[in-house]
Amino acid sequence: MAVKGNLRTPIVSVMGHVDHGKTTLLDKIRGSTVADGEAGAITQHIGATEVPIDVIVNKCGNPALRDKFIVPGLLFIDTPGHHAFTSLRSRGGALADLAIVIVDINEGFKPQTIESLQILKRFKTPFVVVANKIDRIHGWNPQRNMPFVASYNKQNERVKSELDRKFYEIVGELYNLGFNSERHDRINDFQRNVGIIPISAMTGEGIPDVLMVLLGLAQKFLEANLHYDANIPGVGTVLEVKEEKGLGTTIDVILYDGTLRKGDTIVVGSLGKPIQTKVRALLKPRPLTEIKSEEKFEQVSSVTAAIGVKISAPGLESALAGSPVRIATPETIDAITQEVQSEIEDVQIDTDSMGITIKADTIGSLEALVNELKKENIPIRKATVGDVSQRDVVEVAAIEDPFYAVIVGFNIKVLPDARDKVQDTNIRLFQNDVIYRLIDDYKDWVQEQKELAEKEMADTIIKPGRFQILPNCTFRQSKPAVVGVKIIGGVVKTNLDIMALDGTIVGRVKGLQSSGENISQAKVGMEVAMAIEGPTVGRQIKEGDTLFINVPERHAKRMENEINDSLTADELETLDAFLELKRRGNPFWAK
Ligand SMILES: Nc1nc2c(ncn2[C@@H]2O[C@H](COP(=O)(O)OP(=O)(O)OP(=O)(O)O)[C@@H](O)[C@H]2O)c(=O)[nH]1
Repeated sequence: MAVKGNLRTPIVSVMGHVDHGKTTLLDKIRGSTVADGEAGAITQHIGATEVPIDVIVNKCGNPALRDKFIVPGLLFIDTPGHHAFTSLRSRGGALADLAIVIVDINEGFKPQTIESLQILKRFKTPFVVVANKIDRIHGWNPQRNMPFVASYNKQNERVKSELDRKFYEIVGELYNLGFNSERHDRINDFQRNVGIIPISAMTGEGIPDVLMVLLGLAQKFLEANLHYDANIPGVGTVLEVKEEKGLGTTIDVILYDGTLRKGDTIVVGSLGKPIQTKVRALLKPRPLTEIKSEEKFEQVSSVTAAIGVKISAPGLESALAGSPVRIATPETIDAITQEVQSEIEDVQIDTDSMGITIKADTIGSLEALVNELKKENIPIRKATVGDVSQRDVVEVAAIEDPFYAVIVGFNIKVLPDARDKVQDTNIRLFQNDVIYRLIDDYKDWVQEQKELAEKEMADTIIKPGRFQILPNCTFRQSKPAVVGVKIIGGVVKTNLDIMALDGTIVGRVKGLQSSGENISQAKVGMEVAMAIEGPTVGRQIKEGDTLFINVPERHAKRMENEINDSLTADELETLDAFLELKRRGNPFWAK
């Protein structure tokens, strides 16, 4: 049982970019003591590893520290990644009390690391940064499992200064992200500074420091959160829903408060109504020493926080990873079921009447996605947990606005029948397992579509044009009238209506010719022959008249308000003159 006094073991999560060493670090923490001949000291839980305080102080080579600490040890969640961090929640917050953000010292921060830092900031979770793979620094002289400073002091000056250089790049990057940071052994105030610990997850250098700093953080910042009560009914979070041979569907749970017993009635969050069931068995991994045993698990009659445990119970098929597990009595079951339901619904209901549709694999990741989209002011119509189904596709296909006929899916699959259906629609589907990438992809696409639409619009919009009928250039009186004109503003194209200064429509441009060649448009300054359908020269139009192209109201409005950037100074001036004429009769024209 992970208890000392009444403080439970702090729960630690490991986050960082792919390949920067999360798994290696966890393996090292799990395995190193086994290699050190301390097998059995570390307890393997379901989905978590517990490192007791004694092991930590021994590793740090300073048993005198033992009495300084009142937390019983550290419980590392075995599933690494920020996705796990956000998915695993306890009563609306993150399940993990502490976090390690791992970064490859040779590569620096990647977007995924930055995302982890932002998530930690939002949840106000104390964390350390570990700068991993120091053994890759050229000329490094490895010192197995040694605390960092001792190992650093054994390196030559060139190696030391290379490490310092890389290290301060990380300090700089953290500074740009709004964090003051420093090497862990130089920090007095962990409240103001983020500690960075250079380590090698491979050789174990710096690992004692990681454990020590985490203990320090837990003790300093979490004491109030770590009080627990063994006598209250257990409260936990589903890590994973798993099929086990001979047991059916089981749930792996981290219990973070109270006690859970075999036979207890539990309420578990699900995709539909919360599940109410009775614990058939509580299972722990069988110790390695009993490897001969056929059974993978060993049964226990009760467990107390903080601990990872597998629960076998009927009806767990629809249980949802990341959702709460609560113990209920006949008196409390209705209220608790209601609470579990609303905890899940809270995430699902905060949506807009129009917007995109989002899907994610767990409640926590859905909530993280909702938060990030809100920050970008992207409206969400519907947010639900689960794979993209045919029903989702049918619903989204009915949305007319192309920018919202969109499904954004985080860490989910598109079910085969849904995929077939998507192909028959205009739905845009975005899928990724990194939130920032999903959002960037969507934003890039929206931008692209907007630019395309603007370009299309600029190509089809009727632009302003002003011209004058030249004296002594009437080639034909009517049907159509053919006259020489000079374009004095904007552009004139064929098949557009012509307006006189008094606002009447006098005819339509039928054709344009320059040096005997047909042309489709004439720009400011050009003198061309124009065929005009409708009027007779000398009656509706006369030599010397100034005339305008009649711009439709909708086009005039867009040019004035939306795309005026794309008009030339001459076009703008012509538009103003045209609007002035139009607004003489109607001041609100094109407003
Ligand atoms: N030299 C050296 N290699 C390391 C160290 N830590 C991890 N590696 C190597 O880096 C690679 C990635 O390490 P992992 O632990 O799998 O990284 P991860 O972050 O868990 O990666 P994902 O599980 O893919 O997210 C592996 O080949 C490790 O052996 C280290 O301290 N030194």
